[in-house]
Amino acid sequence: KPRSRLPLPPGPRGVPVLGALPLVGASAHSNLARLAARYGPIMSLRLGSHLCVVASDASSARAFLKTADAQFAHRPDPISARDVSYQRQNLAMSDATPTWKHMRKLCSFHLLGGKALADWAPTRRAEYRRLVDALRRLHDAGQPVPIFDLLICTLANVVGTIVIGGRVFDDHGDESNKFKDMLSDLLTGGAQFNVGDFFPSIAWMDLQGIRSKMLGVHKRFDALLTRLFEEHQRTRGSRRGAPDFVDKVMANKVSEDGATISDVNVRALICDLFTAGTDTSSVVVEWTFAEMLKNPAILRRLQTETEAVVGRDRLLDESDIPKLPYLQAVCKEGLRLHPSTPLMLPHFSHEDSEVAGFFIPKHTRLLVNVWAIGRDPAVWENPLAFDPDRFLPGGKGERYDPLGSDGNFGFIPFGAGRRSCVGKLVGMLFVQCLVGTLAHAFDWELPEGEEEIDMEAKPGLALPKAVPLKAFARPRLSPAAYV
Ligand code: HEM
Repeated sequence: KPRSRLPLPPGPRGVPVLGALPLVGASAHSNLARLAARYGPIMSLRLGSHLCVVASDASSARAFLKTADAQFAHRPDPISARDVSYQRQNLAMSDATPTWKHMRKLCSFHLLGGKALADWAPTRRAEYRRLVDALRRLHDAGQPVPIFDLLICTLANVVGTIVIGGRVFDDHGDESNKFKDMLSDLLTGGAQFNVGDFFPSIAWMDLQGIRSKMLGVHKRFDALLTRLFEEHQRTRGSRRGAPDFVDKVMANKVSEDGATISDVNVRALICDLFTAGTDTSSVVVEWTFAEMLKNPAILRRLQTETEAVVGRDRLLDESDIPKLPYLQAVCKEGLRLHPSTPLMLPHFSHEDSEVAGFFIPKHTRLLVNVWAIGRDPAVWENPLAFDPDRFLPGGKGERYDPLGSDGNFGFIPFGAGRRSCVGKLVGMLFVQCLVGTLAHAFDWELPEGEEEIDMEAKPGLALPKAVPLKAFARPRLSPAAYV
């Protein structure tokens, strides 16, 4: 039984009424890292009427995500997420209920686990090829590539095809840009520290306008999902014998132990897959490219490696990745410095607990600062440098695995424990294949006069570049490779 006479973790006192809320600010991940340097790797902050603990190094992440994983496997109920999560009936914001467990199991079994992934490799290949075609067309038209926009369009089409049986956008353009803007609004609004969350009695005032903004995002998302869903129902007959993911979920709504997935759960789950499945990987690929354009020698070394293994007469394929150690190291370094969700998603406990000698009362929020963990100078030499060599044999990062098989919690861009990213295998594949394909198939050049890349991040649930990267891409393989 947790001993309530143990101390709470140390932390800043903040100001009367608001507590530490003003110290957190918009760039919560970096402000919290700064506070952790002063108060320690496990810190507690009173935010209005709520208590929040923050874990900022590997051993504190282990204490919460391994030792106390079951207690902290729930999610809080932030006002900003209520509408977009269909009142928390989705996978990402639900408490760890039997329905959540069943949805996660169906995702792993029918969509995101190793065997299921192999089944939809042709879809990924076809969309990567379309992306390469789009880049060639931009080259022929003498235009720079808006990397992030094209990645979102590509991944939304991959997710659309495998989840709900159809591509979402014909091509990159107005429609896909609207989708990207919806994602951006959702991920920015979803992470704002909302005064109403910490002062429930004045939540109805919606002082920062977050609730109404998120309701607008939800309505736009729901309109898109309704269109896709109706189309899906209309074309049910054409998929007999070849069901997509939604067909499989509909056919397995009740689990062996009786947990039931409702139609609203299905819709909310599709929404999760579109949001979590597109933005996260695109953010990492865009940052990795920005780092490589700042360090052209790294890009050239990657091109040399991919050319030696893949040649010049075809595009890179997922099956090449195990033979490309430098590509793997570049992507790990991108994930270390630029994890797409710097504070993961918030966790929540419904019971008192004792963690690492501290008392943590029930109804405490937990944030794990994976951004700070990836830059911890006690673990990473010269942590701010983009240096893929650290992950190669003999490098200090050699034993670190972003997917968590190393078990040391020093590099956890996908989180860890029972709430860790359910799409981590495919997330890693997206990043590796997209970085590899774009580096192998094109030479890259920044627009004249824009050689200084702005490396500021736009704060939010995800951490994209504040100024989107644009660069000219010139085909570098033999024409046969692009046919
Ligand atoms: C580079 C790519 C990705 C990164 C870095 C990433 C990272 C994360 C992180 C940090 C979490 C929260 C873990 C926690 O709160 O403990 C998460 C959750 C989640 N991710 Fe990912 N993710 C990526 C790609 C994907 C993809 C491709 C999908 C699906 C197609 C996906 C689906 C999800 C879902 C559904 C959750 C919620 C899981 C739950 O609450 O049980 N992610 N991801």
